[in-house]
Amino acid sequence: MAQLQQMKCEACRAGAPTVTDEEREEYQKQVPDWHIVERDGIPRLERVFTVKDFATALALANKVGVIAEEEGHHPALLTEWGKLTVTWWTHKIRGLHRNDFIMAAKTDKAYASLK
Ligand SMILES: C[C@H](O)[C@H](O)[C@H]1CNC2=NC(N)=NC(=O)C2=N1
Repeated sequence: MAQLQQMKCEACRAGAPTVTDEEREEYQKQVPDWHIVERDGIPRLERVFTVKDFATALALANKVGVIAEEEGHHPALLTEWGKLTVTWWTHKIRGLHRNDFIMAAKTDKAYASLK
């Protein structure tokens, strides 16, 4: 299995297939700190990052924002004192696509690069 962190998101189109259970299981091995939550009937990949204060949470949010713009794939971000909650899903297909797992892996890399 190729490393999700190195992959690029593909342009997502309406009607693209959501990940199968087998694919999800395979991808989740590479992003074990993320869990799947369902809200408004849409499954989402989510992780709460603990950081030392609000400024650091904001710095991480901005790092994730840069990657999102580079990849053309965007998260929901909740920035709080000492915490950043990142949630990935694909709006166009109201579900999970490989892109979401790629971005989760890239988010982990951004967190690891925080000073
Ligand atoms: C036009 C623009 O590229 C699309 O709307 C992109 C923007 N970012 C996106 N981000 C996510 N998470 N899902 C999408 O379907 C999506 N679509």
